Order: sequence, then structure tokens, then C-alpha cells
Amino acid sequence: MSAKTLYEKIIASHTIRELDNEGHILLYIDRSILNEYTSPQAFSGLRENQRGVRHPENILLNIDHVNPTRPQRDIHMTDDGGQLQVDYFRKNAADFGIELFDVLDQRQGIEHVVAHEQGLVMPGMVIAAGDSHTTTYGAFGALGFGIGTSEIEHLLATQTLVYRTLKTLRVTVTGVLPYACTAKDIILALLEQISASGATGYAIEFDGETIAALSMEGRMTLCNMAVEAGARGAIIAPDEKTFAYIAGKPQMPDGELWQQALNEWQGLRSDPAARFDKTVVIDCRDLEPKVTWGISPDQTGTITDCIPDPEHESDLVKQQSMKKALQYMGLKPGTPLRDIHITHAFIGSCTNGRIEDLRSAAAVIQGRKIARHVRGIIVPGSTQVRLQAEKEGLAEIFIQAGFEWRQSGCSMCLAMNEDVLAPGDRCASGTNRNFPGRQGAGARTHLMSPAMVAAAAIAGHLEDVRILLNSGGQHGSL
Ligand SMILES: CC(C)[C@H](C(=O)O)[C@@H](O)C(=O)O
Ligand code: SF4
Repeated sequence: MSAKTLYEKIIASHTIRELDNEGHILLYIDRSILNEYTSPQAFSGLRENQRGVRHPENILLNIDHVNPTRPQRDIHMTDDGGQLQVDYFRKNAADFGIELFDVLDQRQGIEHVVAHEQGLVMPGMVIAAGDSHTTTYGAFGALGFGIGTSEIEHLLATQTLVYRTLKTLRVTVTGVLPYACTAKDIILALLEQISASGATGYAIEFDGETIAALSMEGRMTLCNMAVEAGARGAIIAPDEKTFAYIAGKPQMPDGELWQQALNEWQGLRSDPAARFDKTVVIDCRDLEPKVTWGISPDQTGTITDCIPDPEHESDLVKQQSMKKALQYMGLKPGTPLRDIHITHAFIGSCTNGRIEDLRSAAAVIQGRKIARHVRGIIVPGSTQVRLQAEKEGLAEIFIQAGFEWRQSGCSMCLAMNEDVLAPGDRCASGTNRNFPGRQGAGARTHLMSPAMVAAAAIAGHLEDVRILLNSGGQHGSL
């Protein structure tokens, strides 16, 4: 048998049959998590065609995109469109017998935070869902990818998908992560290196000493944002850290079954002789905290940099997109990134709304106040994350510093509820997308790690978190 990559092994174990010679297969899908925003037409399709859901027990419905995150949890949405979507979602859950995590459910949150909290993601699984950041599950050695509405309908009816196999891209990350750098900085560095389309057509496998040293939450941040490079899948081979993290989660097997599963999972790694279609190496030794200055996540710099000058860019296509970005962002070439003033600071999302993210932000914020002109908002990734942060005293640190402390949801990551920026607002954001209008029409987004958002909130402008960590008594590490 020829040597295989982990991706190829997972695909092989889920292939029902090959459909042609061009890489199309019928793929078995273990689980799916659907949200109120991308699933309505799929359910309408089932209803029109009088089809049922093949395996309702393998599907989870979870409200996260349009719900308000005001401190008082309310089951009502703020706009009629959102209310319609949620009402229909609730009806679909009831009519098709699918479990729903509604807004008052203690298990609710952003789907990519909820899934692993509940133990729904296991190494070796294939999870397809109506959301592009389903790649997050790669952190556990599962293949996760986003699908469109008609595919959701197919999946619901058959628990399978017609799938085109991808090429494989190995991203080896080496070096000890420098002080104050996080998984977010690694993924922004990768985007800068390979561009926002550098992984289109590929499934990524991350490996290397830096990945081995990353926490599970850091690995999730990395796999989550791999989709911003175009990857429809980003896997990390499961290791002892993975098994320790998932053990005991509500839906994980235990006892004899857990032992059997562990034995299986040990084999989930690429064979040493496996061939990848492409390899990229990211050397972290000189990494510094990163921020985006443009309207694509690959328009990224180091916080100590200045805005680049498009006139110095020889690639004309790139030059044009830089000009467009600077125009939208209201920025001039040569401006130090640290001189960019912000109006808002947002920490949340499925990229950086987990407990470790909140801890790293709190380490910077503790004992400080956010700048007077900055509105700071923190939206925990899930209700469980919120409760944990409240228990640990993090919420109190944020509130004392002047942040709004919210309920969980996607919120200002994509501004589909009432958390919308106004034209001209500029936000330091721990999220994943910065295209025009993402956080509100005419609003400007700078992506960075949660610790960097915290630093910007305090300083009132984009700031090097290392400066804050080095000054002021009790501070010192993330
Ligand atoms: C709404 C949904 C289609 C979308 C996605 O698929 O990623 C959203 O979650 C996002 O982050 O832009
Ligand atoms: S938090 Fe943002 S990126 Fe994640 S699912 Fe919600 S909208 Fe998409």
C-alpha cells in the first residue's frame, strides 16, 4: 500500500464510491452543525421534495449568527429578517427531530466553539457544515469544511456529499513562538507569505515543532483561519494533547469505547513517506505581533512596520489592490501602524473568542482602563466560555477597564445583529475577515490577536502589546 497523507487517509475511510476519474467521490459525512443563516433554503428544499432527514442524530442546529448579544439574553431577534430565520430554524428542529441549541440554552454559542465543547468533534471524522470556518475542526485531526445551501440539502437527505478531492499542502511551522506572539500571528504570517488564495484547491496539513507546542485553542485559531487562504480543510495530526483535551467532553465515548477510539486515533498521521503536492515552511523565530492594514487578511504587517507604499510594488495587480485597500481604509503609505487611531475594539468570534483568548486579553487589560474615545466590546465565543470567564474573574477585569461584556454569538465579527459599526469607524478586531463592510458599511477593520486588541483598546491606537506587557508592575506575560 502506498504511503498516504492524513487527509488521504480520512478521505479513503469515508469514500462510499468513486464517481469519475476526475477526483469526484461520494463522501460519507459523520456530522454537521447548521446555523439559522445558511440552512433555511435547504430545509425548504427538503419540504418541497417531501424528503426527510436521514440521520437527525448526526446533525445539530445552533443559533449564532443573528442573535443579539446584549447583556440580558432575549429569545427575540432585533430585526424582522433575523426573527424569521430563527422562527423557521426552531420549526425545522421540531419538525425534523433535530437537536437545537437555542439562545437560552447553556450549550449555545458560536458553532465552532460549541462543537468541540460538547465533544462533537473527534479525530478522523469528516464534518461538513453550512459555514466556511468549519475548517476549525482540523485542530482535532478531523476534516472540516464549509458547504453551500444545496449541498446542505443533499447532506440532510443522504448524510453524504458529492466531493472533489483536494490537493495537499503541507505547512511546516518551526521555531519557538517569540514573546507575545500567538497562533493568530502565525496564521497572519502564513497569509502574508502565501496570499489569500495561496491554499485554494488544497487541504492543508500543519506540522512542525511550533504546532506541537501550540495549545489546542491555538491550533483551532490556526485551522479556523486557514480558510482565509482558500483551504477547504486544514488538519493537524492528533496527539496526546488532543486526546487529553477531548477526554470527558459531554458527547465523547468513555470506558472501553474510548480505549478503542484511542487505538484507532493513534494511527491518524501522515505516513513518513507520504507525498504532498506542495510544501511551505513558516519560520517563527523572527515573528512579531501582526496587524492587518488592508481589506484582505494577507494585507498584513508587523506592528513595528509602516503602511507599505503601493508605488514600490512591482506586481501591478497587487499594486492596484493595495491602492484600493488604502483608499477604503483611509490610510497613507509610510504611516507607522502604531499611529493608527481606533474608535472600537472587539474581542470575540470563532477565531479568538475562547477562554485562552480572553485570558490573554485580560493579562494585558488587568488594572488598566481603555482609552476614553474607544468603545470596547467583548463577546465570548459561547455561553460556557462566558460562564468560565465570569468564574475566573476575567469578566470583572474587562468591565472595570470599560469594556462591554456580552452574551455569546457571532456579533460584530460579521455585523448581522445590532452590533454594527458606522461608516468611518475603525476597529481593532480579534476576528478573521476584514473585507469592506464586514463589520458595517464603510467601517474599517484591523485584524490582530486578542492581546493586541487589548493593547490597542488601552492605547487608543494600534499598539505593540509587548510595550504594555513590559510596563506596569504585575504584567509580564500573556
Ligand atoms: C454566514 C456564513 C455563510 C459565513 C461563513 O460561511 O463563513 C460567516 O460565518 C462568515 O464568517 O462569513
Ligand atoms: S464568528 Fe464570525 S467567522 Fe465565526 S462563524 Fe460567526 S460570523 Fe463566521
